[in-house]
Amino acid sequence: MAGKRKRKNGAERPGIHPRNKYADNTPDFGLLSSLYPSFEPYVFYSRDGRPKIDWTDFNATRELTRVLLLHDNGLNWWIPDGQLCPTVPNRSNYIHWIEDLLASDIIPATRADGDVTKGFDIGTGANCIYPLLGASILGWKFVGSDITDIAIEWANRNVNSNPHISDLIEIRRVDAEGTMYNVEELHNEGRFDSNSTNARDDGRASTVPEPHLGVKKSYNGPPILLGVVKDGESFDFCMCNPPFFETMEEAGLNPKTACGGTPEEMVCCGGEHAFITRIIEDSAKLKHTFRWYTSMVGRKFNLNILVSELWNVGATVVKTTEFVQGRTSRWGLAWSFLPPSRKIIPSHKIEKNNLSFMLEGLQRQHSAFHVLQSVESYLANGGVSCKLDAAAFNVDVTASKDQIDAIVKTETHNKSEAATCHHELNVSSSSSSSQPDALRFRISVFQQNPGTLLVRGTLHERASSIPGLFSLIFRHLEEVLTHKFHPGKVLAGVPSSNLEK
Ligand SMILES: C[S@@+](CC[C@H](N)C(=O)[O-])C[C@H]1O[C@@H](n2cnc3c(N)ncnc32)[C@H](O)[C@@H]1O
Repeated sequence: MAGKRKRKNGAERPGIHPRNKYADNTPDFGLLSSLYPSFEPYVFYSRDGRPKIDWTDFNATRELTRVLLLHDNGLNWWIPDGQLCPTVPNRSNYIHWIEDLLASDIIPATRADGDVTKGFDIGTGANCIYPLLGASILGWKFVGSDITDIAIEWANRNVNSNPHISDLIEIRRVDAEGTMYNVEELHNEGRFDSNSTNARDDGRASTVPEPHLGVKKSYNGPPILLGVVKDGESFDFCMCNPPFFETMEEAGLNPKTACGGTPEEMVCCGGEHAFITRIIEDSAKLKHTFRWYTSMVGRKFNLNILVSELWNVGATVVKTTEFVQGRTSRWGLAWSFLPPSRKIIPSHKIEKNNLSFMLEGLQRQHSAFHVLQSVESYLANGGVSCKLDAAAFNVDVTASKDQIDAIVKTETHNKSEAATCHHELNVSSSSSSSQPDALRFRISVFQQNPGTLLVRGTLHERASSIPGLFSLIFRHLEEVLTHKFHPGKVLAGVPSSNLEK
């Protein structure tokens, strides 16, 4: 598990956190089965004599988590059938990343010296994994919130089964009904972009059709931080493993593991983007109540959008990291509203001028030229000015901030809407080339070998008022082209309608 692994493009993949207990020693299933008879039935031996478990068996993964928490952390733990079962090494990485953030002097400590570090775990779940790990490994205090009866009941059970740390952890039920109206009122005082959330008469969020953009889904669930954090409270950090998905079908896409997970745990309206956007909105209200706000993000596409949202609401520092978990990657997003102790050059200000990705597994009928045409039609449908040079295999692009925002935010366009947008946005596109603050870049496509293309973006002129915009649109393009040309690889929910002609 330790060490760095290579990606296909040769870059190193981040490995397990060096302070993670499992960085140098992966769990020894043979040893654990000899020590814990309840684990033994789940362990079998492969031909080369290595002990294994069946990762698609929920009972096996739950028993592994139970024995690891007991053996390595002295924790008593259990969850009922079907609840989300955490993997200890993966969850520990997030804890150690927060430890790094707190130890760095980027944002100075706000609470008095000697105060025990205090965190807020949004959606602690029945498994209560982050408070249990944070309290047992690092002695941190926690408030763990949740909305479901089963999560509250089992999180409390898990805390009370560990009297040595139970004083450090408070499980807090989110009052879904009582606070909703006030929270929505706060959000509609005019502080936030009313494109994303409007209050109806009953105070609940509604989805608001945006001009030219179709319908953008916003979070309409119970309060998350605002209305849950009490007056006068302050925290060193918050953390969150959000409901990543919009539907259970999306959530069940990985048949290789059986980690359980009920709809309440896995799904929310608008998926992780909407959920984390609400955390961002709450944080912009609560500001210095937390030294660091953090969340896990499941899709890189969302990470890029969320980073932009954070700069828009005035975060002073934004940091990201990648957690590699077996074959999947997750990302960590952290931000603050406190003044940094030293001058930070935000990563968007040192934006790279060259970005690239590989498009693999292309079918024979799809040539580099088809990909180039798709790039052109995708951007042109968003009203952006494009010039395709078929001989040189590139497209020169000039775009305004509004046009790129519109492309990135578009979620659902049916064909007739797309046609209307095309027309309307093309009207504005004619002015984009004369706009002084425009983004100019070139997309080139190179054949690497049969079925594999390299797509490269080269930034020619950066729009001064639009930090991070080039990488945002380029990553979006990556997702859209992957969706079209290598659909097996796509993550659900990626907008593709602009390509469907
Ligand atoms: C993906 S699970 C994470 C559980 C656990 N923290 C983990 O990492 O395994 C998301 C959790 O968020 C909870 N949740 C959903 N909306 C919430 C809200 N508004 N406030 C607090 N918890 C919420 C769900 O009930 C669920 O337990």
